[in-house]
Amino acid sequence: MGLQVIKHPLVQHKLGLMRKSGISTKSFRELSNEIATLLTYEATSDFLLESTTIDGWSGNTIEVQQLKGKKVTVVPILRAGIGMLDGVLNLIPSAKVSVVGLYRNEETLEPVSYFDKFVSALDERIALVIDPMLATGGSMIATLDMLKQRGCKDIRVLVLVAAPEGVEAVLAKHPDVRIFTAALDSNLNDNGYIMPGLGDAGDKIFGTR
Ligand SMILES: O=P(O)(O)OC[C@H]1O[C@H](OP(=O)(O)OP(=O)(O)O)[C@H](O)[C@@H]1O
Ligand SMILES: O=c1cc[nH]c(=O)[nH]1
Ligand SMILES: [Mg+2]
Repeated sequence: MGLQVIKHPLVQHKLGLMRKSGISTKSFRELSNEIATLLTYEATSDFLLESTTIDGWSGNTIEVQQLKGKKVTVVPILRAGIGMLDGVLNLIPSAKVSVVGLYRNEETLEPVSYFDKFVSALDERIALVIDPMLATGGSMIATLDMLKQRGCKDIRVLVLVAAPEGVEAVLAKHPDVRIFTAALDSNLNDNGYIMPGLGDAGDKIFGTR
């Protein structure tokens, strides 16, 4: 279904702040969650509504809208995806959370799986996969494979920064998935890092290294 770069001024401003050298762990975490909230707003804009009647404040019965049908699972890719989780749950507080543990082998750039725990009835849920960085796309493709093997049919990907190489790889393997990103950056460097990118997002969120 393709790529959507969210050009909203607040998103672009906050992402610009994240790119600054020497940013504190506190600021990086806060901005990561704030952008995640704004990406969630965009990625849920086609959620269906239905009418229902309630007793209004004046004693009259009134018609209001409520979300219809499918439930949501948020899927953070460990570790760095955790840095977006609160931001998504701010808008969808009742969402169930499925966790995928992957790290990228820094030599081969291949994803290595070390944990997963999925909620039930994935075939009935919309999945919002969150990870700040979409670089080669290997980690995201592995996650999408796992979700589809478990029956998930409506999957949306939320990332802060994507590389063209990663977007192309994900959409080649999973053309039905929608990717929402705050930025489509220039390229990957020789070490597989996104340029200009954010550096190592997991390290910045967890304060490691
Ligand atoms: O598109 P790819 O080439 O697969 O790279 C992107 C992955 O790399 C980073 O995770 P990392 O392996 O650094 O793990 P971490 O979150 O534990 O730091 C990032 O958070 C993505 O999951
Ligand atoms: O640029 C990149 C690529 C992979 N992982 C990161 O954290 N940053
Ligand atoms: Mg990392």
